[in-house]
Amino acid sequence: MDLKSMGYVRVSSTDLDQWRTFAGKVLGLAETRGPTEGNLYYRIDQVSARLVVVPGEVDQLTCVGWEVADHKALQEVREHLQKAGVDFEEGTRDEIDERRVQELVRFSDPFDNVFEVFHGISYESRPVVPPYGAQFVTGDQGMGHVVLPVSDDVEALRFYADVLGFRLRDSMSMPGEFVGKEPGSKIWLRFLGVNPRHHSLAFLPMPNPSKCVHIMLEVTDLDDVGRALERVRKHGAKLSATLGRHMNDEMVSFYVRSPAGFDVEFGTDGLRVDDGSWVARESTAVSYWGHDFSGGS
Ligand SMILES: Cc1ccc(O)c(O)c1CC[C@@H]1C(=O)CC[C@]2(C)C(=O)CC[C@@H]12
Ligand SMILES: [Fe+2]
Repeated sequence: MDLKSMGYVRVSSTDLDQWRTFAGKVLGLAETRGPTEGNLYYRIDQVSARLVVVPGEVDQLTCVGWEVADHKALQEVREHLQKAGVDFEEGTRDEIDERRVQELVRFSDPFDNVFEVFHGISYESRPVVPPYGAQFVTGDQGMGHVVLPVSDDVEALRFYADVLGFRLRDSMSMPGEFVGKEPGSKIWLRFLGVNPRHHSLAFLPMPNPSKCVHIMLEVTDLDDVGRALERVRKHGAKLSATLGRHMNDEMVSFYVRSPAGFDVEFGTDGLRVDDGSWVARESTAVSYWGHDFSGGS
């Protein structure tokens, strides 16, 4: 199964106005028009929409879309899922039109996180014009990364690596007490990739009602991270972690709480890795410096 990159994120929201302020004014994404009246669509590059917010009864991540090269690659995904005993469904005509892709299949991981695999997403001819002029790092590295909540780190690694073909790039342990397990036990965070981005998918063995720990968006310039940080303050958004540099992917980023309840990590200077030479490792710290998640306490 040959996933190329993280393609899009869809979110359900009880308060679209909050999302409009957050995505447009705080994150500085470019609002655009899309097929469905009432949804919010955001661009960060040539792709027609990377983030879509849909009015709903709940505030949570709905699904993440993963791109494959073409029809043949998607056919291989279907065959692979079938052999692995993973139930999947075909995207309906309406779903395909709404996402502006050629074809898609949908399935859930063992923890009810929803994956869509698609090919043929539409590109806009008009250049993207983000409101504060940031340039986002996408291309072969995809939209960014997502960290999903799971309840079993062993089963999660098996599913993402052995079934979906994500490659393990880094592991980090945390004390089990963190998630209410017995003292002395360990839980594992795993960071996995499918392209030169150090990780496109990571997981945290802790349930989360928003069905997402965070999504990460990367910009080309540190100044754009600094400017976004000022907009976080200006709009009174909650800073979940201060500016810092991660040990594993060397990204300089901060974390801000989205209206869905999960965080958005906003960073720059992430590591590009090469599968020919990269060796998986265990990182012994979250960050070289910064990233205070404690809320200043
Ligand atoms: C450790 C790490 C490396 C690279 C990343 O892009 C990244 O997001 C992280 C942090 C992962 C993780 C998190 O997102 C939720 C809160 C966590 C569990 C912490 O309290 C420390 C590590 C954090
Ligand atoms: Fe992250």
